[in-house]
Amino acid sequence: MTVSPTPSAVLQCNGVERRFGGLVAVTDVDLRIDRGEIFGLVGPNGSGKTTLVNAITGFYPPQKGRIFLDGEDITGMKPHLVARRQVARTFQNLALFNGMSVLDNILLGRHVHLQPSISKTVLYWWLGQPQEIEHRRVCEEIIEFLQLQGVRDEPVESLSIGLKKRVELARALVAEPTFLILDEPMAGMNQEEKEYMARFVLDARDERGITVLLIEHHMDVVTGICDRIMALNYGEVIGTGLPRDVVANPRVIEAYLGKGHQHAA
Ligand SMILES: Nc1ncnc2c1ncn2[C@@H]1O[C@H](COP(=O)(O)OP(=O)(O)OP(=O)(O)O)[C@@H](O)[C@H]1O
Repeated sequence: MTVSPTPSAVLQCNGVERRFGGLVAVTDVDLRIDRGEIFGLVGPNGSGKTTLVNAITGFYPPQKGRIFLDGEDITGMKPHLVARRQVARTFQNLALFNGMSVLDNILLGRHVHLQPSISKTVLYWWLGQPQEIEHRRVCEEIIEFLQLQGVRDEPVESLSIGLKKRVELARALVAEPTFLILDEPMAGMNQEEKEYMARFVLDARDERGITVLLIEHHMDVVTGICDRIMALNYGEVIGTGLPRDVVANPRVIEAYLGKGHQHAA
């Protein structure tokens, strides 16, 4: 059967499946995220959230189904080519470079905009310098946006977890994405840090027009800032819709929100 993308969708997945050997990590996932949405992806540990993101971003291409970005079929596309289509992501585990300053870590996020060439290197002052000035301008703008001015020159390893996660968000934002994927950006944070991060995610959408896919276990945040959410369990979709409807869905309550499920705070 031929599947075609919905025009308003930034991201669309049709029947996506990814297996690892005999393990079906995600199966039959249909997903549509519209422009300007903050879309939450929830589910117990091991339910397939990161695998779905890895399928979208090209790290683990799906074995079945199609993935469309802005109407273009990106199924199986290499990660660097997906990144060039203005998709940025943060990772579940912190991926910052210790020994480097906050500013230098953030500057690394500009790599998708680097256009290295021998002529630009040789003729740096004429050709390369304007590019570098632009990279620094964007970084300074994002540092101000995320209120990181006070720590911009600090070594990244000296920061609290809340600030480290904010540096990761900054590194993703300097790539100037139109679609941002955040994998547990609030993990390990205290209440105040969570509230700051939630505010920054809302501002990224409201002020910068970025569409967001948010994986998060903190259900207070998910229900507070997401327009719609999807719940996975054992790789299958068990509910999609408005947050209030999905959290009231008996399958979701049983799989994820009921007693004894450690992460559904
Ligand atoms: N590279 C891999 N090789 C083998 N199995 C994998 C791989 N990546 C994920 N899996 C398996 O796929 C299933 C889904 O894992 P995944 O990390 O996507 O879940 P998750 O919902 O993101 O979990 P968590 O909330 O703990 O991050 C798990 O059973 C996991 O062990």
